[in-house]
Formats: sequence, structure tokens, C-alpha cells
Amino acid sequence: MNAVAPLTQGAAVVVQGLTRRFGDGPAVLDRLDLAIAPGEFVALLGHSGSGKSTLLRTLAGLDPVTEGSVTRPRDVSVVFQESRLLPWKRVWQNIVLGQDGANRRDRAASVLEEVGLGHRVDAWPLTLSGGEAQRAALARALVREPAFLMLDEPFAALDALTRLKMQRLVSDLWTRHRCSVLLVTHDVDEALLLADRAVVLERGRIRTNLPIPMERPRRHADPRFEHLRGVLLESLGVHDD
Ligand SMILES: Nc1ncnc2c1ncn2[C@@H]1O[C@H](COP(=O)(O)OP(=O)(O)OP(=O)(O)O)[C@@H](O)[C@H]1O
Repeated sequence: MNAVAPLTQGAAVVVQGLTRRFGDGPAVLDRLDLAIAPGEFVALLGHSGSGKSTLLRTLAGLDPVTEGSVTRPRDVSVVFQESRLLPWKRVWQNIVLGQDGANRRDRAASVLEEVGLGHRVDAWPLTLSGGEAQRAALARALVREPAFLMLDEPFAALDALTRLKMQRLVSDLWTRHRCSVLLVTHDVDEALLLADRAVVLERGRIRTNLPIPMERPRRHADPRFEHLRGVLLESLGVHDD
């Protein structure tokens, strides 16, 4: 009997026995199994080099699989640490880049409104602040109505206050859109604020799979938050004293 089968029934994303090597090097992802339910928000944590970005890139179809299999919805979007907007196109043109059909500007304007950038529809990307550029990157991801949204440290380059605002925005957007989300982060508190489950990677394997059964909006002061932070920090080998 396949031990992972019950977990994968009805899942939106299924990774089974995924191994990834670069050339003759060691396995960067090592026989990894992971399933993400429709509408589930999963945070992926782990030390630098543990394989987080490689897993995300493989799920996005940007990196090949060495062994094993990956099943995921056709409609996926990715947001990276940097916005990757084309500077020679206006913000709205970046949002609907590659899309055709009528009312492209209206479609872009509506999703830009949703991320709080309704006033920057015609702006040039280089005139946006870091936070605004990441809002635009989120808008570009959402306009495609993805069933699966991947976020690779999307707020890592932002100041602490902007990061808090962006975390709230992502939480609101997810509540409205309810797509499956995989968020790569180094920030334990960010995982606990946003995700249904935290997965800790270590040398390409899952070390911890921690459900976060707290209702939203979440508060740092909640004793369960403190407890789960302790569990995650311990799993990461960091002592919280
Ligand atoms: N193109 C590549 N060629 C060779 N090795 C690579 C390549 N990309 C990644 N690696 C190696 O794979 C391992 C995992 O890298 P990965 O970027 O997935 O880690 P990560 O957990 O995302 O790290 P970080 O938190 O620093 O972004 C590292 O040892 C890295 O050196």
C-alpha cells in the first residue's frame, strides 16, 4: 500500500519521492513527499541551502525533476523577492503582460485597486517604492486567478513596517481568493501569522510538519503563538531564550 496516498487524495499539489541533484552533486531535494490541499496556506521554512527555492522552482516548472513526481494545477503564479517588473512598460501593462482580450487596462486597474495601488495604474515601475513594487507583483500574480500561488520570500527586502502591511494584505487576499499558497520565508512569525501549516526543510527533507490551528486574525500575544514559535525555532536549531 502507498503510505502517502491518503494524504494526497483531493490535494491540489502532490510531490512524491522528489529528488533533485545538480550535476553529480548531492541530493538538494531528497525523496521529498508533500501534499497541499486546495485553499491551504503552507509556509516553507529552513536554513539557507536547505532546498526551499529549489522546491519552489521545481513546483513552478522552472527546474527539472531528477527523480519522483510533481502534480500541481495548471494555473500557477509566482512572486519573487524582487518584483521583476519590466521598467519600459507601465504598471498596468506589466500586470496583464502576455494576456489578451478586451479591457486589459480595466482588468489590471481592478486588481491594482485590490492590492491598494489603484492610484498607480499608469505609473512607471521605477517610480514605485519597494512595497508598491511588491504589491504590483502580487497583482500580476492574482490577475491570472491562480489555483496555486507561490511566494518566494516576497517581503524579505522590505522594511519591518511595510512587511507587516504586506503580510496583512496577503492574508486578506488569500481569504478572498482561497487559492493554495506556498510561502517560502525565513521569518517564523510570518509563518505563524499567515499559514495553516509550517513545513521545515533540512537538507532537502522535511524535518517538521506543523499544523497551525489558530483562528485569524492572529496575535503574537496568543499563548499558542508563543508555543508554536518555540516548536519551530527548536526545529530550526535556534534557541528562544
Ligand atoms: N543552479 C545550481 N547549481 C548548483 N547547485 C545549486 C544550484 N541552485 C541551488 N543549488 C544548491 O542547492 C542547495 C539548495 O539551494 P536553495 O537555493 O534551494 O536553498 P534555499 O533553502 O532556498 O536557500 P536560501 O534560504 O539561502 O535561499 C544549495 O546547496 C545550493 O548551493
